[in-house]
Amino acid sequence: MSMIAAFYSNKSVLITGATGFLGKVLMEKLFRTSPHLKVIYILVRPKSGQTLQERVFQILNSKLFEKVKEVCPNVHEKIRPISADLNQRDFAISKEDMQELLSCTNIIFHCAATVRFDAHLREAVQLNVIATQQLLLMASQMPKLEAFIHISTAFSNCNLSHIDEVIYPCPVEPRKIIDSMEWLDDSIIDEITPKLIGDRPNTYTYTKALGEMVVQQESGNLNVAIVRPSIVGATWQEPFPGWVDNLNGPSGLIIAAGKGFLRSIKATPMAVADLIPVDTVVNLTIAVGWYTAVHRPKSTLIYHSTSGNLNPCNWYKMGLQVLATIEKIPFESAFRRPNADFTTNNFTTQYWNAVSHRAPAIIYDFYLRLTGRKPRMLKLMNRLLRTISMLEYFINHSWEWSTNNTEMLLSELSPEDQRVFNFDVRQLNWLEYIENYVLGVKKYLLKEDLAGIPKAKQHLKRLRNIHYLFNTALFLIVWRLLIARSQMARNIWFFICPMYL
Ligand SMILES: CCCCCCCCCCCCCCCCCC(=O)SCCNC(=O)CCNC(=O)[C@H](O)C(C)(C)COP(=O)(O)OP(=O)(O)OC[C@H]1O[C@@H](n2cnc3c(N)ncnc32)[C@H](O)[C@@H]1OP(=O)(O)O
Ligand SMILES: NC(=O)C1=CN([C@@H]2O[C@H](COP(=O)(O)OP(=O)(O)OC[C@H]3O[C@@H](n4cnc5c(N)ncnc54)[C@H](OP(=O)(O)O)[C@@H]3O)[C@@H](O)[C@H]2O)C=CC1
Repeated sequence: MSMIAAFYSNKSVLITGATGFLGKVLMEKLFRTSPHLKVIYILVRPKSGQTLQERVFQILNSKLFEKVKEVCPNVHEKIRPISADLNQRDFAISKEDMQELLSCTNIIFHCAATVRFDAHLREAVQLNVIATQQLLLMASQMPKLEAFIHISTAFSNCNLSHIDEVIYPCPVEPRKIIDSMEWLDDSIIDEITPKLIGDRPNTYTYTKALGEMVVQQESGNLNVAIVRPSIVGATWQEPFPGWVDNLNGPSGLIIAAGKGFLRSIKATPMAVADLIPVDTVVNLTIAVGWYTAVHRPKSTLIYHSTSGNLNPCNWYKMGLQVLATIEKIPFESAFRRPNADFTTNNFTTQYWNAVSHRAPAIIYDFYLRLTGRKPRMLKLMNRLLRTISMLEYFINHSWEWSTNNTEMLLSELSPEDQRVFNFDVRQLNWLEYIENYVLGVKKYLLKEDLAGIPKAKQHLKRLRNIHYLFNTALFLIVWRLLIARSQMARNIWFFICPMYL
């Protein structure tokens, strides 16, 4: 019997960010391994015209939850959605709901965050810092609370190259930043943002670092732990391989490469690609919840959920495997044949952006205009290039994360728990994982049927023929222009193919 699964039986768990990528997998795993869990409270806001109930219904009826329904048929009775907006005072939770949360919650998993790299500092501080502070305050009023697990990111200190499982202070205290957000207007915040974030690349990593400081400073007597995942990717094993449902991290770029939009990217091929499967992060998080509640460590422990120091993979190997898989299992209706290269300096990056990205987009838009349709490809390409420019920092640096606490926790687990809540990334076979990831992107993100693969292959053949035709025509035009100007070129031309002239 798994000790961890038994621990969660009869417990009331509160999850923020349960509708997000990580939150959904966390909920799924908790229900599947601890079907006798009492209740999971989730703080949800209505979104995109959907009510809370509709959002929860959609999650429970997704493929991700198919296995759960077999093990825990009354799962819908055990999820208790609470209407909440983490940007509002007291999260805009009703008095009755708040009372229930305060009196019943045993474990909190705080996953909600804005993960956008371009979020305005005010917005990022509100969600990643102030909401964390408010949740800690709520937690301090929960008499039955056993553990508070905060999900941060391994990149919260990405301005350092070696990162230990400790909290590194930011120069300006979070309280001062929070106070200043109240009276500074947006234009002044815009001006001071670069100074505040310093050598971090964006407001996301900066505010996640501030969030950790808040956890350290304001957790009082609570039993707190922090989990820091690196780049979270599709599931490795559970509930099935390759599940992913958003474009963040590598997923969007896999689509862009597979559809032939992304043909080159500025990346350091030998830099470590520190991906971590979402189910690995979730298994560690659940184990951390158990360990923090049962063993009550004296200080706040931080756990790195990273792969680089135990089982490293680099961007070159990852890129090759992505392309090899796409060749076997192509995506439908590709714009160009998938073939992405890594560039290593700004000049070649700009050159290939012009030649391989913008020029084909302009030509395609011209074709759309000629056929009476609205041009759209250049706009799309420019957005893709903007996105890539924001991700570049993470594919051109390498970090070393120490994983002593994570390894310590693994050694504390019984063999059964090590199997059920496996977070030993040394067992991960990268080639197999990436293949399943690409297949998952095709199935669950693009919603493409595998029966369409022969048609997709035919489409790629057609694109290859167009590519050859286009290149031949271009070559002939250039030569034709050249021989009009150079005697030597003319002589060669007449010698090789006189019949064309
Ligand atoms: C050879 C091949 C090699 C392939 C493999 C290489 C893999 C490299 C992967 C590097 C990943 C590095 C990630 C580092 C993560 C740090 C970890 C964390 O803690 S943080 C957690 C991780 N956090 C993140 O990853 C957040 C990153 N994302 C953002 O911050 C924002 O989406 C944005 C600022 C980039 C764009 O904002 P904005 O324009 O206002 O609006 P929207 O947001 O609404 O999206 C607009 C358009 O962009 C599209 N799209 C979106 N994402 C991607 C993508 N990754 N990619 C491509 N496309 C993407 C989207 O489809 C849409 O298209 P369309 O509708 O126009 O056609
Ligand atoms: N994905 C990654 O690569 C990594 C993620 N992390 C961390 O993991 C955690 C989860 O990330 P991930 O699941 O990928 O992110 P998602 O963007 O998929 O999910 C974010 C969650 O936060 C919720 N949320 C955002 N704003 C509010 C609000 N105002 N009120 C209530 N809920 C809100 C979202 O709800 P809604 O559905 O309503 O928008 C959603 O459930 C974050 O803390 C992130 O920093 C760390 C490292 C890497």
